[in-house]
Amino acid sequence: MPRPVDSKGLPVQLEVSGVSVRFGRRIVLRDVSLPALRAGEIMAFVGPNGAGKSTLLKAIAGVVASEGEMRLGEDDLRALPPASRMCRVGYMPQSQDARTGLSVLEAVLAGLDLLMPGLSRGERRARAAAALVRLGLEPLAGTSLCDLSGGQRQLAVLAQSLSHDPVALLLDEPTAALDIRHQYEVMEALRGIAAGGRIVALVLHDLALAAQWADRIVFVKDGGVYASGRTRDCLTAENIRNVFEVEAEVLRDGGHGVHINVLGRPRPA
Ligand SMILES: Nc1ncnc2c1ncn2[C@@H]1O[C@H](COP(=O)(O)OP(=O)(O)OP(=O)(O)O)[C@@H](O)[C@H]1O
Repeated sequence: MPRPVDSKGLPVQLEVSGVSVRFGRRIVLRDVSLPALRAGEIMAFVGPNGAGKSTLLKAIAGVVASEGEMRLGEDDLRALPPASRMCRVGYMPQSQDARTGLSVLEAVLAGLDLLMPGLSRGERRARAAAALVRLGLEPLAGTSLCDLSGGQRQLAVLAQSLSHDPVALLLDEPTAALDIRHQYEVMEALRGIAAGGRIVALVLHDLALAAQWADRIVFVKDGGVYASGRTRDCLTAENIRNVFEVEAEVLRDGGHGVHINVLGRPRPA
């Protein structure tokens, strides 16, 4: 996979600065700036329910209106026509609509038709097949989306999101419905995609998964960024307490394993 670089030969970065989102009169994201998301890295957004994580991904993907700056490499994302933006920034929403009668393969092909209309029939099929293989979905290629389990459907939508090989892949809780083997396989696939020079940003509720797989972590709280940094430095008991309002211990086993023990609500000072 060619590594996307800008005109100076530097790896492409996704830059988000001063982004705000309001729904009606309510401000849901306020002036959010992120550390640059670099090609090759996985960034995890964590935070309590309702903090604004999904809204942040939607703002970057262009699914909701926002203010602020968003650049991918040399492109101003706002200035891109919607189809180009969707092609460059892949987005997988938190909930998936399965009311279509399409099979898994047809759904992936339909996504490719929309985003890469210039592909030949052979290229489309090859890309779709590669996405299904990557996620172990070949046995379900002919199964209707309506007949899949929640986890299988999540994998099918993920296949759709990555089949067109976007420069940046934004995933909202991609492992939420998956068993531990599939969680591992999805995270391993995402690691491979990042290592191939793509940007991967995802919302995760499972802090241990974030600890194991994310290079960088962003704690989102009350519509803003509370803390961000290298996962090893930033995933601390103090940040967990201040963001989630629980006492926790973060136990590292010396390898990649991290255990988060939640001990209870913080004691009043
Ligand atoms: N379309 C909308 N209209 C009005 N308010 C919205 C809309 N979408 C989200 N919100 C509000 O914005 C806030 C942030 O929602 P968001 O879905 O981004 O949170 P989240 O951090 O992803 O939460 P969760 O972990 O529960 O998925 C919530 O208070 C939610 O009610």
